[in-house]
Amino acid sequence: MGDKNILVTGGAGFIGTHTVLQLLNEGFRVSIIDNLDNSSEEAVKRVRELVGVELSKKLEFIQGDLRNKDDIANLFSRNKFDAVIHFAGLKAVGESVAYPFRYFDNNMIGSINLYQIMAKYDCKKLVFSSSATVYGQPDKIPCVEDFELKAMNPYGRTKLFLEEIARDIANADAEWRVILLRYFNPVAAHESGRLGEDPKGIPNNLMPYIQQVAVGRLPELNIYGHDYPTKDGTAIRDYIHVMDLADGHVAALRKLFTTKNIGCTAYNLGTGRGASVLEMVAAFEKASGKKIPTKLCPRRPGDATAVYASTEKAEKELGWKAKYGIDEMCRDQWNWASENPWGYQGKSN
Ligand SMILES: NC(=O)c1ccc[n+]([C@@H]2O[C@H](COP(=O)([O-])OP(=O)(O)OC[C@H]3O[C@@H](n4cnc5c(N)ncnc54)[C@H](O)[C@@H]3O)[C@@H](O)[C@H]2O)c1
Ligand SMILES: O=c1ccn([C@@H]2O[C@H](COP(=O)(O)OP(=O)(O)O[C@H]3O[C@H](CO)[C@@H](O)[C@H](O)[C@H]3O)[C@@H](O)[C@H]2O)c(=O)[nH]1
Repeated sequence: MGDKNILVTGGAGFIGTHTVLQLLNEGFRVSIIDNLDNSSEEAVKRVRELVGVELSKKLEFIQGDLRNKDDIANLFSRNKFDAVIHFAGLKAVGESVAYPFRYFDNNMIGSINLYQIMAKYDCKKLVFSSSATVYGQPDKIPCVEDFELKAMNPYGRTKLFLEEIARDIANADAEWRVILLRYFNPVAAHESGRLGEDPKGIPNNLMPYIQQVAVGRLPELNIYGHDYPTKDGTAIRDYIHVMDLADGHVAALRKLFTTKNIGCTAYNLGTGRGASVLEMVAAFEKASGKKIPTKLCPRRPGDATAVYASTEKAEKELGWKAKYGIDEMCRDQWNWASENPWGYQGKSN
Protein backbone atom coordinates (compact mmCIF):
# COMPACT_ATOMS: atom_id res chain seq x y z
CA MET A 1 0.00 0.00 0.00
CA GLY A 2 2.91 2.30 0.77
CA ASP A 3 3.73 2.79 -2.93
CA LYS A 4 0.48 4.65 -3.55
CA ASN A 5 0.60 8.21 -4.79
CA ILE A 6 -1.41 10.69 -2.73
CA LEU A 7 -2.33 14.30 -3.53
CA VAL A 8 -2.57 16.41 -0.37
CA THR A 9 -4.28 19.78 -0.83
CA GLY A 10 -3.38 22.32 1.85
CA GLY A 11 -0.45 20.09 2.79
CA ALA A 12 1.72 23.03 3.92
CA GLY A 13 -0.76 23.89 6.70
CA PHE A 14 -0.99 22.80 10.32
CA ILE A 15 -2.73 19.43 10.00
CA GLY A 16 -1.40 18.92 6.46
CA THR A 17 2.30 19.00 7.36
CA HIS A 18 1.89 16.52 10.22
CA THR A 19 -0.12 14.19 7.99
CA VAL A 20 2.34 14.42 5.09
CA LEU A 21 5.12 13.50 7.51
CA GLN A 22 3.26 10.35 8.58
CA LEU A 23 2.36 9.44 4.98
CA LEU A 24 6.02 9.63 3.96
CA ASN A 25 7.02 7.60 7.01
CA GLU A 26 4.48 4.97 5.91
CA GLY A 27 6.05 4.84 2.44
CA PHE A 28 3.44 6.77 0.43
CA ARG A 29 4.45 9.14 -2.35
CA VAL A 30 2.99 12.60 -1.78
CA SER A 31 2.31 15.71 -3.86
CA ILE A 32 1.25 18.85 -2.02
CA ILE A 33 -0.72 21.65 -3.63
CA ASP A 34 -0.98 24.76 -1.47
CA ASN A 35 -1.30 28.46 -2.26
CA LEU A 36 0.55 29.36 0.99
CA ASP A 37 -2.30 31.68 1.95
CA ASN A 38 -2.05 30.54 5.59
CA SER A 39 1.28 28.70 5.61
CA SER A 40 4.88 28.88 4.47
CA GLU A 41 7.24 26.75 2.43
CA GLU A 42 9.52 26.60 5.47
CA ALA A 43 7.04 24.11 6.98
CA VAL A 44 7.45 21.82 3.94
CA LYS A 45 11.22 22.19 4.20
CA ARG A 46 11.03 20.98 7.79
CA VAL A 47 8.96 17.95 6.80
CA ARG A 48 11.77 17.07 4.36
CA GLU A 49 14.35 17.58 7.11
CA LEU A 50 12.43 15.25 9.48
CA VAL A 51 12.00 12.39 6.99
CA GLY A 52 15.53 12.61 5.61
CA VAL A 53 16.97 12.76 2.10
CA GLU A 54 15.68 9.42 0.79
CA LEU A 55 12.02 9.75 1.79
CA SER A 56 12.12 13.40 0.81
CA LYS A 57 12.50 12.30 -2.81
CA LYS A 58 8.93 11.01 -2.57
CA LEU A 59 7.58 14.49 -1.81
CA GLU A 60 6.66 17.11 -4.39
CA PHE A 61 5.47 20.62 -3.49
CA ILE A 62 3.48 22.75 -5.93
CA GLN A 63 2.40 26.27 -5.13
CA GLY A 64 -1.07 26.45 -6.65
CA ASP A 65 -4.62 27.53 -5.92
CA LEU A 66 -7.64 25.22 -6.06
CA ARG A 67 -9.75 28.12 -7.32
CA ASN A 68 -7.67 27.95 -10.49
CA LYS A 69 -8.70 24.77 -12.33
CA ASP A 70 -5.55 24.81 -14.48
CA ASP A 71 -3.36 24.54 -11.37
CA ILE A 72 -5.13 21.29 -10.47
CA ALA A 73 -5.37 19.94 -14.01
CA ASN A 74 -1.63 20.49 -14.57
CA LEU A 75 -0.88 18.32 -11.55
CA PHE A 76 -3.22 15.53 -12.65
CA SER A 77 -1.88 15.58 -16.20
CA ARG A 78 1.63 14.87 -14.87
CA ASN A 79 0.79 12.37 -12.08
CA LYS A 80 -1.42 9.36 -11.57
CA PHE A 81 -2.91 9.88 -8.10
CA ASP A 82 -4.45 6.97 -6.21
CA ALA A 83 -6.28 9.19 -3.70
CA VAL A 84 -6.63 12.78 -2.49
CA ILE A 85 -6.60 14.13 1.06
CA HIS A 86 -8.32 17.50 0.88
CA PHE A 87 -7.29 19.91 3.66
CA ALA A 88 -7.13 23.17 1.70
CA GLY A 89 -9.58 25.77 2.90
CA LEU A 90 -10.14 28.78 5.09
CA LYS A 91 -11.09 28.01 8.68
CA ALA A 92 -11.58 31.14 10.81
CA VAL A 93 -15.16 31.30 12.09
CA GLY A 94 -15.19 35.05 12.86
CA GLU A 95 -13.65 35.95 9.50
CA SER A 96 -16.28 33.83 7.75
CA VAL A 97 -19.06 35.83 9.42
CA ALA A 98 -17.49 39.12 8.29
CA TYR A 99 -16.51 37.96 4.77
CA PRO A 100 -18.81 35.09 3.77
CA PHE A 101 -18.03 35.38 0.02
CA ARG A 102 -14.38 34.69 0.77
CA TYR A 103 -15.41 31.38 2.36
CA PHE A 104 -17.91 30.39 -0.32
CA ASP A 105 -15.40 31.23 -3.06
CA ASN A 106 -12.40 29.50 -1.51
CA ASN A 107 -13.94 26.47 0.20
CA MET A 108 -16.83 25.72 -2.16
CA ILE A 109 -15.39 26.63 -5.58
CA GLY A 110 -11.95 25.23 -4.72
CA SER A 111 -13.44 21.88 -3.65
CA ILE A 112 -15.83 21.58 -6.59
CA ASN A 113 -12.96 22.32 -9.02
CA LEU A 114 -10.91 19.62 -7.33
CA TYR A 115 -13.67 16.99 -7.52
CA GLN A 116 -14.35 17.74 -11.19
CA ILE A 117 -10.72 17.25 -12.13
CA MET A 118 -10.47 14.12 -9.96
CA ALA A 119 -13.45 12.62 -11.82
CA LYS A 120 -11.97 13.59 -15.18
CA TYR A 121 -8.72 11.78 -14.37
CA ASP A 122 -10.56 8.84 -12.79
CA CYS A 123 -9.18 9.45 -9.29
CA LYS A 124 -12.22 8.75 -7.12
CA LYS A 125 -10.88 8.19 -3.61
CA LEU A 126 -11.16 11.15 -1.27
CA VAL A 127 -10.54 11.97 2.39
CA PHE A 128 -12.19 15.28 3.28
CA SER A 129 -11.44 17.53 6.29
CA SER A 130 -14.74 18.12 7.97
CA SER A 131 -15.27 19.43 11.45
CA ALA A 132 -17.21 18.93 14.66
CA THR A 133 -18.73 22.28 13.74
CA VAL A 134 -21.31 20.28 11.70
CA TYR A 135 -22.89 19.16 15.01
CA GLY A 136 -23.66 22.82 15.86
CA GLN A 137 -24.63 23.08 19.53
CA PRO A 138 -25.40 19.40 20.10
CA ASP A 139 -28.45 18.51 22.22
CA LYS A 140 -26.66 15.44 23.50
CA ILE A 141 -23.02 14.44 24.01
CA PRO A 142 -20.98 12.57 22.99
CA CYS A 143 -21.55 13.48 19.33
CA VAL A 144 -22.39 10.44 17.22
CA GLU A 145 -21.90 10.44 13.45
CA ASP A 146 -25.58 9.99 12.65
CA PHE A 147 -26.71 13.06 14.65
CA GLU A 148 -28.65 15.70 12.75
CA LEU A 149 -26.22 18.22 11.24
CA LYS A 150 -26.39 22.00 11.63
CA ALA A 151 -24.33 25.01 10.64
CA MET A 152 -23.80 27.94 12.97
CA ASN A 153 -21.85 30.30 10.66
CA PRO A 154 -20.64 30.60 7.04
CA TYR A 155 -17.49 28.51 7.73
CA GLY A 156 -19.61 25.74 9.23
CA ARG A 157 -22.01 26.02 6.29
CA THR A 158 -19.17 25.36 3.83
CA LYS A 159 -18.26 22.19 5.76
CA LEU A 160 -21.91 21.09 5.91
CA PHE A 161 -22.51 21.78 2.19
CA LEU A 162 -19.25 20.08 1.23
CA GLU A 163 -20.28 17.00 3.20
CA GLU A 164 -23.60 16.98 1.30
CA ILE A 165 -21.84 17.48 -2.03
CA ALA A 166 -19.53 14.54 -1.32
CA ARG A 167 -22.58 12.39 -0.51
CA ASP A 168 -24.24 13.43 -3.80
CA ILE A 169 -21.10 12.59 -5.79
CA ALA A 170 -20.79 9.14 -4.18
CA ASN A 171 -24.53 8.48 -4.71
CA ALA A 172 -24.29 9.35 -8.38
CA ASP A 173 -21.22 7.22 -9.14
CA ALA A 174 -20.49 4.06 -7.16
CA GLU A 175 -16.81 4.21 -8.07
CA TRP A 176 -16.30 7.07 -5.62
CA ARG A 177 -15.08 6.20 -2.13
CA VAL A 178 -15.22 9.13 0.27
CA ILE A 179 -14.34 9.44 3.94
CA LEU A 180 -15.40 12.58 5.80
CA LEU A 181 -13.27 13.11 8.89
CA ARG A 182 -14.88 15.32 11.53
CA TYR A 183 -12.05 16.75 13.60
CA PHE A 184 -12.77 17.92 17.11
CA ASN A 185 -10.17 20.40 18.47
CA PRO A 186 -6.74 19.77 16.90
CA VAL A 187 -3.83 20.98 19.07
CA ALA A 188 -0.18 20.25 19.94
CA ALA A 189 2.72 19.67 17.55
CA HIS A 190 5.22 17.10 16.36
CA GLU A 191 7.38 15.91 19.27
CA SER A 192 10.56 17.21 17.57
CA GLY A 193 9.42 20.82 18.05
CA ARG A 194 10.13 21.41 14.33
CA LEU A 195 6.49 21.37 13.13
CA GLY A 196 3.50 23.08 14.72
CA GLU A 197 0.66 25.54 14.28
CA ASP A 198 1.66 29.02 13.18
CA PRO A 199 -1.47 31.14 12.75
CA LYS A 200 -1.20 34.53 11.06
CA GLY A 201 -2.28 37.47 13.26
CA ILE A 202 -3.84 37.11 16.71
CA PRO A 203 -4.94 33.50 17.24
CA ASN A 204 -8.65 32.71 17.50
CA ASN A 205 -8.18 29.30 19.06
CA LEU A 206 -7.41 28.51 22.65
CA MET A 207 -4.10 26.64 22.52
CA PRO A 208 -2.25 28.91 20.05
CA TYR A 209 -3.43 31.84 22.20
CA ILE A 210 -2.15 30.27 25.43
CA GLN A 211 1.12 29.48 23.69
CA GLN A 212 1.60 33.12 22.66
CA VAL A 213 0.90 34.30 26.21
CA ALA A 214 3.50 31.83 27.48
CA VAL A 215 6.23 33.18 25.17
CA GLY A 216 5.36 36.80 25.93
CA ARG A 217 3.73 37.73 22.61
CA LEU A 218 0.36 38.39 24.27
CA PRO A 219 -0.20 39.70 27.83
CA GLU A 220 -3.03 37.47 29.08
CA LEU A 221 -5.61 34.90 28.08
CA ASN A 222 -9.24 35.99 27.87
CA ILE A 223 -11.41 33.19 29.20
CA TYR A 224 -14.66 33.37 27.28
CA GLY A 225 -17.39 32.35 29.70
CA HIS A 226 -17.12 31.24 33.33
CA ASP A 227 -20.82 30.66 34.03
CA TYR A 228 -21.38 27.59 31.89
CA PRO A 229 -23.15 24.68 33.61
CA THR A 230 -19.89 22.69 33.84
CA LYS A 231 -17.73 21.63 36.78
CA ASP A 232 -15.62 24.84 36.78
CA GLY A 233 -17.90 27.13 34.74
CA THR A 234 -15.77 27.08 31.56
CA ALA A 235 -16.66 25.38 28.28
CA ILE A 236 -15.68 21.82 27.46
CA ARG A 237 -14.07 20.58 24.23
CA ASP A 238 -12.44 17.42 22.91
CA TYR A 239 -8.80 18.41 22.26
CA ILE A 240 -6.90 15.99 20.06
CA HIS A 241 -3.15 15.75 19.40
CA VAL A 242 -2.34 16.60 15.79
CA MET A 243 -0.16 13.45 15.51
CA ASP A 244 -3.17 11.32 16.46
CA LEU A 245 -5.11 13.19 13.80
CA ALA A 246 -2.34 12.52 11.25
CA ASP A 247 -2.49 8.80 12.04
CA GLY A 248 -6.28 8.98 11.62
CA HIS A 249 -5.72 10.07 8.01
CA VAL A 250 -3.40 7.14 7.34
CA ALA A 251 -6.08 4.82 8.77
CA ALA A 252 -8.74 6.46 6.59
CA LEU A 253 -6.61 5.99 3.46
CA ARG A 254 -6.11 2.31 4.26
CA LYS A 255 -9.87 1.97 4.67
CA LEU A 256 -10.45 3.62 1.28
CA PHE A 257 -8.02 1.28 -0.46
CA THR A 258 -9.41 -1.86 1.14
CA THR A 259 -13.20 -1.28 1.26
CA LYS A 260 -15.27 -1.41 -1.91
CA ASN A 261 -18.70 -0.23 -0.84
CA ILE A 262 -17.78 2.58 1.49
CA GLY A 263 -19.77 5.19 -0.50
CA CYS A 264 -19.45 8.35 1.55
CA THR A 265 -18.88 7.70 5.26
CA ALA A 266 -18.22 10.11 8.15
CA TYR A 267 -15.96 9.43 11.14
CA ASN A 268 -15.29 11.53 14.23
CA LEU A 269 -11.64 12.08 15.08
CA GLY A 270 -11.53 13.01 18.74
CA THR A 271 -10.40 11.44 22.01
CA GLY A 272 -13.90 11.00 23.44
CA ARG A 273 -12.85 12.98 26.51
CA GLY A 274 -13.78 16.57 27.29
CA ALA A 275 -11.52 19.13 28.99
CA SER A 276 -12.52 22.59 30.23
CA VAL A 277 -10.69 25.81 29.38
CA LEU A 278 -9.34 26.02 32.94
CA GLU A 279 -8.12 22.41 32.78
CA MET A 280 -6.23 23.21 29.58
CA VAL A 281 -4.66 26.29 31.19
CA ALA A 282 -3.59 24.23 34.22
CA ALA A 283 -2.14 21.45 32.03
CA PHE A 284 -0.21 23.99 29.97
CA GLU A 285 1.14 25.72 33.08
CA LYS A 286 2.32 22.35 34.39
CA ALA A 287 3.98 21.40 31.08
CA SER A 288 5.68 24.76 30.56
CA GLY A 289 6.40 25.89 34.10
CA LYS A 290 4.97 29.28 33.02
CA LYS A 291 2.15 31.14 34.72
CA ILE A 292 -0.60 32.06 32.25
CA PRO A 293 -2.32 35.27 33.39
CA THR A 294 -6.06 35.05 32.69
CA LYS A 295 -9.01 37.42 32.55
CA LEU A 296 -12.58 36.19 32.99
CA CYS A 297 -14.70 37.54 30.12
CA PRO A 298 -18.28 37.10 28.88
CA ARG A 299 -19.12 34.08 26.71
CA ARG A 300 -18.05 34.21 23.06
CA PRO A 301 -21.18 34.37 20.86
CA GLY A 302 -22.02 31.05 19.20
CA ASP A 303 -19.90 28.90 21.56
CA ALA A 304 -21.39 25.62 22.77
CA THR A 305 -21.21 24.53 26.43
CA ALA A 306 -19.70 21.08 25.91
CA VAL A 307 -18.72 19.17 22.78
CA TYR A 308 -16.92 15.86 22.62
CA ALA A 309 -16.83 12.90 20.30
CA SER A 310 -18.11 9.41 20.32
CA THR A 311 -15.06 7.52 19.04
CA GLU A 312 -16.67 4.11 18.69
CA LYS A 313 -17.17 4.16 14.92
CA ALA A 314 -13.58 5.20 14.12
CA GLU A 315 -12.24 2.61 16.56
CA LYS A 316 -14.35 -0.18 15.13
CA GLU A 317 -14.19 0.62 11.42
CA LEU A 318 -10.87 2.42 10.97
CA GLY A 319 -9.01 0.56 13.71
CA TRP A 320 -7.84 3.95 14.99
CA LYS A 321 -7.83 5.39 18.49
CA ALA A 322 -6.20 8.55 19.86
CA LYS A 323 -3.14 7.79 22.01
CA TYR A 324 -2.36 11.12 23.63
CA GLY A 325 -3.93 12.92 26.59
CA ILE A 326 -3.90 16.63 27.44
CA ASP A 327 -0.60 16.47 29.37
CA GLU A 328 1.22 15.17 26.29
CA MET A 329 -0.60 17.68 24.09
CA CYS A 330 0.57 20.55 26.30
CA ARG A 331 4.12 19.14 26.49
CA ASP A 332 4.40 19.09 22.69
CA GLN A 333 2.62 22.43 22.26
CA TRP A 334 5.13 24.01 24.65
CA ASN A 335 8.10 22.29 23.02
CA TRP A 336 7.08 23.80 19.65
CA ALA A 337 6.37 27.22 21.23
CA SER A 338 9.62 27.44 23.14
CA GLU A 339 11.69 26.37 20.11
CA ASN A 340 9.77 28.64 17.70
CA PRO A 341 8.30 31.52 19.73
CA TRP A 342 7.63 33.53 16.54
CA GLY A 343 6.62 30.60 14.34
CA TYR A 344 8.30 29.44 11.14
CA GLN A 345 9.55 32.83 9.95
CA GLY A 346 11.01 34.15 13.20
CA LYS A 347 10.26 37.58 14.62
CA SER A 348 9.74 39.33 11.23
CA ASN A 349 6.49 37.33 10.82
N1 LIG B 1 -7.46 23.32 12.89
C1 LIG B 1 -8.73 23.15 13.27
O1 LIG B 1 -9.14 23.54 14.36
C2 LIG B 1 -9.71 22.44 12.36
C3 LIG B 1 -10.85 21.86 12.92
C4 LIG B 1 -11.76 21.21 12.08
C5 LIG B 1 -11.52 21.18 10.69
N2 LIG B 1 -10.40 21.75 10.19
C6 LIG B 1 -10.19 21.72 8.72
O2 LIG B 1 -8.99 21.05 8.43
C7 LIG B 1 -8.37 21.61 7.27
C8 LIG B 1 -6.93 21.95 7.59
O3 LIG B 1 -6.90 22.84 8.68
P1 LIG B 1 -5.53 23.43 9.28
O4 LIG B 1 -5.78 23.69 10.71
O5 LIG B 1 -4.38 22.60 8.87
O6 LIG B 1 -5.52 24.83 8.53
P2 LIG B 1 -4.31 25.60 7.81
O7 LIG B 1 -4.81 26.97 7.45
O8 LIG B 1 -3.08 25.50 8.61
O9 LIG B 1 -4.12 24.73 6.48
C9 LIG B 1 -4.91 24.92 5.33
C10 LIG B 1 -3.97 25.07 4.15
O10 LIG B 1 -4.72 25.24 2.95
C11 LIG B 1 -4.10 26.23 2.15
N3 LIG B 1 -5.15 26.77 1.28
C12 LIG B 1 -6.26 27.49 1.63
N4 LIG B 1 -6.98 27.77 0.55
C13 LIG B 1 -6.35 27.22 -0.52
C14 LIG B 1 -6.61 27.19 -1.91
N5 LIG B 1 -7.68 27.79 -2.44
N6 LIG B 1 -5.74 26.54 -2.73
C15 LIG B 1 -4.64 25.94 -2.21
N7 LIG B 1 -4.34 25.95 -0.90
C16 LIG B 1 -5.18 26.58 -0.06
C17 LIG B 1 -3.53 27.23 3.16
O11 LIG B 1 -2.47 27.99 2.64
C18 LIG B 1 -3.06 26.30 4.28
O12 LIG B 1 -1.72 25.91 4.11
C19 LIG B 1 -9.23 22.79 6.86
O13 LIG B 1 -10.11 22.37 5.84
C20 LIG B 1 -10.01 23.11 8.12
O14 LIG B 1 -11.25 23.72 7.84
C21 LIG B 1 -9.49 22.37 10.98
O1 LIG C 1 -8.77 33.09 23.55
C1 LIG C 1 -9.57 32.17 23.76
C2 LIG C 1 -9.91 31.23 22.77
C3 LIG C 1 -10.85 30.25 23.08
N1 LIG C 1 -11.42 30.19 24.30
C4 LIG C 1 -12.40 29.13 24.62
O2 LIG C 1 -11.76 27.88 24.42
C5 LIG C 1 -12.69 26.93 23.90
C6 LIG C 1 -12.14 26.38 22.59
O3 LIG C 1 -12.14 27.41 21.64
P1 LIG C 1 -11.40 27.29 20.21
O4 LIG C 1 -10.03 26.81 20.40
O5 LIG C 1 -11.61 28.58 19.49
O6 LIG C 1 -12.20 26.09 19.51
P2 LIG C 1 -13.74 25.95 19.12
O7 LIG C 1 -14.50 27.19 19.34
O8 LIG C 1 -14.24 24.72 19.81
O9 LIG C 1 -13.68 25.74 17.54
C7 LIG C 1 -12.65 24.94 16.90
O10 LIG C 1 -13.09 23.64 16.79
C8 LIG C 1 -14.21 23.45 15.93
C9 LIG C 1 -14.54 21.99 15.91
O11 LIG C 1 -13.51 21.28 15.34
C10 LIG C 1 -13.86 23.96 14.54
O12 LIG C 1 -14.96 23.84 13.71
C11 LIG C 1 -13.47 25.39 14.61
O13 LIG C 1 -13.09 25.82 13.32
C12 LIG C 1 -12.32 25.53 15.55
O14 LIG C 1 -11.98 26.89 15.65
C13 LIG C 1 -14.02 27.69 23.74
O15 LIG C 1 -14.81 27.44 24.85
C14 LIG C 1 -13.61 29.16 23.72
O16 LIG C 1 -14.58 30.03 24.21
C15 LIG C 1 -11.09 31.10 25.28
O17 LIG C 1 -11.60 31.05 26.41
N2 LIG C 1 -10.16 32.06 24.98
